[in-house]
Amino acid sequence: MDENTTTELPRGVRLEDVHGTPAVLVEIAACTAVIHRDGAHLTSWVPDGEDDVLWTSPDAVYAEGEPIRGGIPLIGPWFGPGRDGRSAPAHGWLRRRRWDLVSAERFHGWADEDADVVHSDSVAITLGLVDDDPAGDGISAQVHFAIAVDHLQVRLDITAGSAPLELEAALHTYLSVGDVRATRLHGLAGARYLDNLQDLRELTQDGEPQLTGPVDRVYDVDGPVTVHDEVLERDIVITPKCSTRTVLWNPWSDGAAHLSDMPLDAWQQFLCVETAVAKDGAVHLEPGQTHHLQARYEVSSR
Ligand SMILES: O=P(O)(O)OC[C@H]1O[C@H](O)[C@H](O)[C@@H](O)[C@@H]1O
Repeated sequence: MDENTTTELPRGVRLEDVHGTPAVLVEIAACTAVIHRDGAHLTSWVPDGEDDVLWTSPDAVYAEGEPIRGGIPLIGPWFGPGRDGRSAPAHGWLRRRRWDLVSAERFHGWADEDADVVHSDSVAITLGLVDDDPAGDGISAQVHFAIAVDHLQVRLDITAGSAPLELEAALHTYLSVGDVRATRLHGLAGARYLDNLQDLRELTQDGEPQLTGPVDRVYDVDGPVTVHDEVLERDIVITPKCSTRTVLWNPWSDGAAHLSDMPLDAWQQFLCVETAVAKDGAVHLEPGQTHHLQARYEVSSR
């Protein structure tokens, strides 16, 4: 299914150009969302009654082949410069491809009165990438988004082609925060991490990390992480599945000054908490084998 599709999309889902490039728009009472086909890149998820949970740069570049600054960049099949330290482009090619829309489904909410649970309306969207591996090894990928008012779930499936693969991948999520300096974290205390600002020096996290300067760390953490936002007065819980690492990144003022696709002060408005298989947490895939990297995001206002 692509932009020329004649297949009917469910009500609340439509294809439209956003910033001049093709996107899938979700507009249901429960939430709105925007997924660009370039990079299969979710740039916005606004649950009803909330501010956008994702931060996307007002200076982001939208063009085929260009990564978008913000939202959820899909990183792979390598992370940063890769395990060999010289793979290019940085963070792999998944985010530089135009993905095809594979399916879009709408699920209507229902109340499970016995269990006293209300399931809200949701949309499930899948995009795929085939025959796009520049190395010719036939690596393919699919991403599944489940989008609702109370959660967003993203699952990136990467399948090795004809050769074995040491896979690195990440959901490089830019969470929107009121002020990163007034943000507290929970879930990283005591973990071993590699500090990318100190040549990947191995360190142990003493207490929870304090956000007082640039951070670029690969934590040996595969469990839930909570971001407490003292300005927007809300908490975002990220629950990973089939990950091995959690990457924490914010360039702060000096780092942001080198990034042409974000305003100078914009580093204050986001925190990247990335669900990953990266560095010494890469996973080995035999030809044809698939890895499912997943994160669930839940937001609650206080
Ligand atoms: O600017 P990008 O290529 O999107 O990368 C942004 C950042 O991504 C990750 O978090 C890496 O750990 C950082 O080293 C990198 O600077």
